[in-house]
Amino acid sequence: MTSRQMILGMQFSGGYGAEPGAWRLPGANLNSYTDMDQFVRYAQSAERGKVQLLFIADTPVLDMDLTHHAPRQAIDPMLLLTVLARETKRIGLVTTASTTFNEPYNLARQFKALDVISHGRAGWNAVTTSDPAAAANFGSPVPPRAEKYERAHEVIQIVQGLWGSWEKDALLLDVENKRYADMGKIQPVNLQGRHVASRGPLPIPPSAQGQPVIFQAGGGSYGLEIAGRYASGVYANPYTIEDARAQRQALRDAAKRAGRDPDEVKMLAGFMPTIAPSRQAALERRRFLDEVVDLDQRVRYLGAMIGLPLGPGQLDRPLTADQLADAVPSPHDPRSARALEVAREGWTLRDVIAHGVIDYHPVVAGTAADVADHMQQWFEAAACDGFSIALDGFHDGFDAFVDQVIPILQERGLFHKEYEGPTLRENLGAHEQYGLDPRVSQQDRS
Ligand SMILES: Cc1cc2nc3c(=O)[nH]c(=O)nc-3n(C[C@H](O)[C@H](O)[C@H](O)COP(=O)(O)O)c2cc1C
Repeated sequence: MTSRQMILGMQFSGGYGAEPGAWRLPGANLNSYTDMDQFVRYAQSAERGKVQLLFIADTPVLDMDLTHHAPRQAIDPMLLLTVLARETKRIGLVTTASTTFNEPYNLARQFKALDVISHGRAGWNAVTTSDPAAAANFGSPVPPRAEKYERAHEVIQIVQGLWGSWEKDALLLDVENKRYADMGKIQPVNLQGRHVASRGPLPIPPSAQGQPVIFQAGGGSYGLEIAGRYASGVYANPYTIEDARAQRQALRDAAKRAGRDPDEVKMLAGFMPTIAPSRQAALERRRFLDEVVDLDQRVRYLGAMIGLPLGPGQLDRPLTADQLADAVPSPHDPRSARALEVAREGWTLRDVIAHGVIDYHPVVAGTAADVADHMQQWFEAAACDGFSIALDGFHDGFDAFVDQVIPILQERGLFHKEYEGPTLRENLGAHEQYGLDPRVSQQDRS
């Protein structure tokens, strides 16, 4: 039994699953994109498994061709999480919102409202937004990176300032003395930055966890600094254990530089499991999902990954002995070594691709035990503090993960058997914070 246990977050996307072809899976509810009952069922399944949080990635743009693929984004993450807040009791509710294309007052108000509505289970993944098509929806280009991140610091600090604009005991509810609140404890914040400003206070009292938890995702050295200073959880996208360990160390160092304890920041590694009764069945499921994928383009990309000029004509054949002798993993794509390893096992190129070697997170297509083994290996190698799970298809994936994978992790002592408490902070092991972290604001004044 290990004492350190993993944090699990389940990703919610457009409603069908992480794979663009998930909407076609036999048994899937074709209306999942807009059917709130369906989302509630998935959230309740994850909560049955004691999963710490649900996470909705988001970019405010329709950035895909819907001819064959279902939408990647939720119709509106805040509204969806508000629905889920009413139908769940313990699971954390985290979504992305842009620091570039939102005003801090709106962010502070909406997330704190969600935090109060959910009794202390809200989290904000603060991202700067890098997609020009998303920027176009707000009538402006993506600002230069340095400016974008300067604004991000200001926005997060103002949001946290506003969250703290009611002291913890400001709400009196004293009927006898006719005092609803203590206005001496509800104060403006008067924060003025170069890009944004807010007077405050917010019209919202503290939640059961005080205020929402900050998350962060990606973004090189600028992103690391945001994570190190403000985040309790970080979404990362490593492909190998070595890569993950390096990312986690960089994150821990960034937290230390900000004057924080590195254990306060939990790195969740993205992971895409396909769970089936056998490896063969898992591969068949992924071949079906790949029917809506542009495989010609993927074969060419696979070729670039392993240094061979591959074309669609070879889709249903494995690499020849000569090709295998010439193949070299590309140093530019961290997925390449795994792609070549799978190709060396003699699979056809269609099946190499079905193993998920070109997906945006590491993929394990196999049994529940295969999935648990991968998670155990990464976790015990200190490659992450937990996982952000992107299930290929939700309609059967949530129950498969909860009923088959989680019991194995629990049996191995790797995952908790009960929620630590009613709030997201308690379940993440996130430190108490109300308003700005004094360690961070202290730094700003120096
Ligand atoms: C695991 C992971 C999850 C991400 N989730 C989102 C998201 O939900 N929305 C978004 O706009 N960007 C998301 N990003 C993108 C990053 O926030 C960041 O914008 C990107 O890494 C580019 O960095 P830049 O903003 O410095 O150009 C994510 C990145 C990673 C690695």
